[in-house]
Amino acid sequence: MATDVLPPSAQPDGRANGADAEREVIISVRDLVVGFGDKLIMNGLDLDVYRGEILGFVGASGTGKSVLTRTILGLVPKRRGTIEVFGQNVDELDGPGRKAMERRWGVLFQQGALFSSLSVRQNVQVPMREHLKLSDELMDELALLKLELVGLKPEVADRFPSELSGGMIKRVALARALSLDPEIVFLDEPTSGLDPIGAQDFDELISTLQKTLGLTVFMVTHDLGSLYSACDRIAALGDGKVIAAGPIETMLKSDHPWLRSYFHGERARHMTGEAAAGR
Ligand SMILES: Nc1ncnc2c1ncn2[C@@H]1O[C@H](COP(=O)(O)OP(=O)(O)OP(=O)(O)O)[C@@H](O)[C@H]1O
Repeated sequence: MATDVLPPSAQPDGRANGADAEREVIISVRDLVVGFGDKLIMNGLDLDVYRGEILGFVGASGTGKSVLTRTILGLVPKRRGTIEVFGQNVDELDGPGRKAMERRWGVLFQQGALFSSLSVRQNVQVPMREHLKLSDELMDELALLKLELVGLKPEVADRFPSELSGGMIKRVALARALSLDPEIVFLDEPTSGLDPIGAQDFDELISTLQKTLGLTVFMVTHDLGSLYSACDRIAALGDGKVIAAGPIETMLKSDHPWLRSYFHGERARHMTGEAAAGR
């Protein structure tokens, strides 16, 4: 990794430095070690996520992007290290503290992960039922508002996931992630399975929501289009660590072999052609 190509504000291992040190860090991960059996997935990983940014998280398949997301969310145990979210060490939270934190983030898991036996309205209301005590009428109104926010018409509310297109499933899953007006949303490959137009529309929706709601977005993605068009910053995972972090220009200048082939390979050249043509 050629650190000399990084601007002063970019730190190869993902920690705040230079100009970025002035920004509010909303997620701070330090010296994280996560493993399954004798296989280490994270090995001393550091990462900062700033309030209000869209951070794209990339890395070869199987490097641990989903595992990192799930570890931050407290769904995978860590062996070592600290994770602070909103300035609070997640290990030091008691039950109510943990619940309060969960209300401040929303999650869109890979494949959308809607409950197939629940209608769209009921899916969007799942976090409300878990965290809030509201009347059914109010929850119905809120569900329609969330659907409108992600560009879906009210009549979609009574459909079931099997009656939706892939793009609509992603939008419903996003509406559910936004159900409790979170400050951060975690999106795990939100555009996978969408055609390029659908993916572009989704990226635009994320960018609009980030601007209008002041959201912070942590987005695991393989989609070069999303990295170019939606992300403010990118962090790349490799060998259990963040191998580079910074804006797209930093990634493009990196000498790291994986980053070179990812950002300058055949698919990337095709992509840059598409970007020049609108995506
Ligand atoms: N619960 C688990 N038990 C054992 N191994 C696991 C578990 N969860 C994930 N892994 C392993 O951890 C590694 C990282 O998986 P992860 O899903 O985070 O990769 P990823 O970078 O998100 O991949 P992709 O881009 O293909 O989605 C993989 O080798 C996976 O098999």
